[in-house]
Amino acid sequence: MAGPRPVVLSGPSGAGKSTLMKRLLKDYEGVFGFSVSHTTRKPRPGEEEGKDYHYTTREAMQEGIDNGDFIENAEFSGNLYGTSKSAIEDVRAQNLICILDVDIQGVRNIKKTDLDPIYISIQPPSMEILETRLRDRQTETEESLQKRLEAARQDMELSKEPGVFDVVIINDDLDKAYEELTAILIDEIKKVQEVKS
Ligand SMILES: Nc1ncnc2c1ncn2[C@@H]1O[C@H](COP(=O)(O)OP(=O)(O)OP(=O)(O)O)[C@@H](O)[C@H]1O
Ligand SMILES: Nc1nc2c(ncn2[C@@H]2O[C@H](COP(=O)(O)O)[C@@H](O)[C@H]2O)c(=O)[nH]1
Repeated sequence: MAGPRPVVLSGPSGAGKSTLMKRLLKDYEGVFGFSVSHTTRKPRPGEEEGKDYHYTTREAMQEGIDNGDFIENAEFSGNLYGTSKSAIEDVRAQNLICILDVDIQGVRNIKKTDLDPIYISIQPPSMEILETRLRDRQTETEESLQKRLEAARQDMELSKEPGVFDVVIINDDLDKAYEELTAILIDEIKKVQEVKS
């Protein structure tokens, strides 16, 4: 595929992927575009259809998966999530760096495609801090929180496997983590800025 290299952000739920990504999208407007995933989970307060996710039903999503509309999909914490081919095409048609926010299953499945992204794992400093962040976010029931913490334990182990990620960023201090992220992406950012100038 031609154009700038996409970026996959992964890591446990609550590690800070969306926080870092939103800052990137704001600071580098016209450089990055978010690949809007589909999900069967309900929208959280403040989330918008078509901006944060495409909210759908399990039946409709399964039909799309069966039709080959998705490059990857995964079951996470009792819901289906997936990246549609058109979500990526929409961003790439605008010559933007496509950012995907996916779980570890998504990483493994994207590796089987020809997308060739930069793989970045965002990790929390510890399980204790992750739990505090997830609880403070107030988006989960106790049941979904426990499921996310269990998935996080597995994610934190898998992210240590050599070769899975190009870079692992520990999101302790937010500003430092953001600096690390922009430093990794600066060459791709410059390429897009040069084309647009
Ligand atoms: N470095 C940080 N220090 C303290 N709090 C943080 C830091 N980074 C993110 N947070 C907070 O932690 C919470 C989880 O962050 P965020 O929602 O970005 O995680 P996420 O990885 O995108 O989670 P999910 O995968 O569930 O969408 C948010 O309330 C956010 O404000
Ligand atoms: N494999 C995929 N994982 C995805 C996708 N979109 C989001 N996610 C991951 O799901 C969890 C939970 O997200 P939340 O918004 O409910 O907190 C998180 O790890 C995301 O990275 C996707 O399209 N495919």
